Amino acid sequence: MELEVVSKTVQELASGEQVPERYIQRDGDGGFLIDAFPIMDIPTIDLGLLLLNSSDAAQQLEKLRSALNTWGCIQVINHGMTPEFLDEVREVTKQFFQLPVREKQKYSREVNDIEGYGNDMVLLEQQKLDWTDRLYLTIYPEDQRKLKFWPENPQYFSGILQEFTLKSKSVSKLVLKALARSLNLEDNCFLEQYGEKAKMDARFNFYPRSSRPDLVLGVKPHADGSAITILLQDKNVEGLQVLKDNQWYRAPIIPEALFINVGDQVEISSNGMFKSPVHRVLTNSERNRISIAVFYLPESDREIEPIEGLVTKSRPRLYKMVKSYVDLFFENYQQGKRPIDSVKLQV
Ligand SMILES: O=C(O)CCC(=O)C(=O)O
Ligand SMILES: [Fe+2]
Repeated sequence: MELEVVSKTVQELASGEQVPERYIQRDGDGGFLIDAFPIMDIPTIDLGLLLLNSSDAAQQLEKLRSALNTWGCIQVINHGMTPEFLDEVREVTKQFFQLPVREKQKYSREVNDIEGYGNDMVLLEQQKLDWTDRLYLTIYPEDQRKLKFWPENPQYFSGILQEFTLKSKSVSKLVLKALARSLNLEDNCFLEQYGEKAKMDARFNFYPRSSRPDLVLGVKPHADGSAITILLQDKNVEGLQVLKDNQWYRAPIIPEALFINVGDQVEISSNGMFKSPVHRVLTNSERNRISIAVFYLPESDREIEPIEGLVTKSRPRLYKMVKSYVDLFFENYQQGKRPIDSVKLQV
């Protein structure tokens, strides 16, 4: 498989007026202009309350359960990262993408590999390309890090990413416990299925402004292959949209919050009680946008399947057992297919 080489970064293309054909993704619904879409109505959950034994906690858990059952996403506050720290994470991300292309290319990913700096992976000849450049890094467990891809410039990048990793891990574990509790299951049932050495990957996304935001997409519609995803959004520039009942909704910006969405593997483990939402990113004609996504991924040899207590007579099992879901994910993803459809059982 030697389909790659996309010759220019999107950042370089963005300085020209012409949008290359391969980036045009119009889908016939009148283009991708942000203002045409309603804002979504999802709760902001206080993570500090979630696992207490109080009536406030019960109320937050019910909000969480209900939002993840319908939208598949929430925003969370009181997550252990200060607004100043979140700004630092955003700032080192911006500084990295502001480096000259040559400097960033020191961290370039290799052909058909995901880790490192680069643009959309090309898996299919006719594939449309996303209007984004990325830096993709495995951040946990530490012995799986490939430090040659970790930027040395800006100087504080690695230190801040280390702190962000540890804090994101705590948030992920807490949320996965809360998911279980909200379904009256034993707190650790998701975590035990995913394993003690569950992996975390970070994707730093840079969406240059585009001369034709009506024609290009920052990220084409997809659902995440993770168990859950924590997303730190740009503080000033909107772009993320979530699909619900065939309608696209805009994700609002709450600067101090983290946006969390269910990935396909929690949808499978929860036997569909939690939905992995389809989402996409629009671009903007005036401003660049950044975001940082952290994917919480089960250990690759784990058997992921609906948790016992969630399969009942009235709620039959909806998904097959999967292993190494991420591999299956990429086979389907660039063809515009939903990977999770390939593991659904007929009921
Ligand atoms: O940039 C965003 O808001 C979302 C990015 C995303 O969906 C992803 O990296 O999987
Ligand atoms: Fe995503």
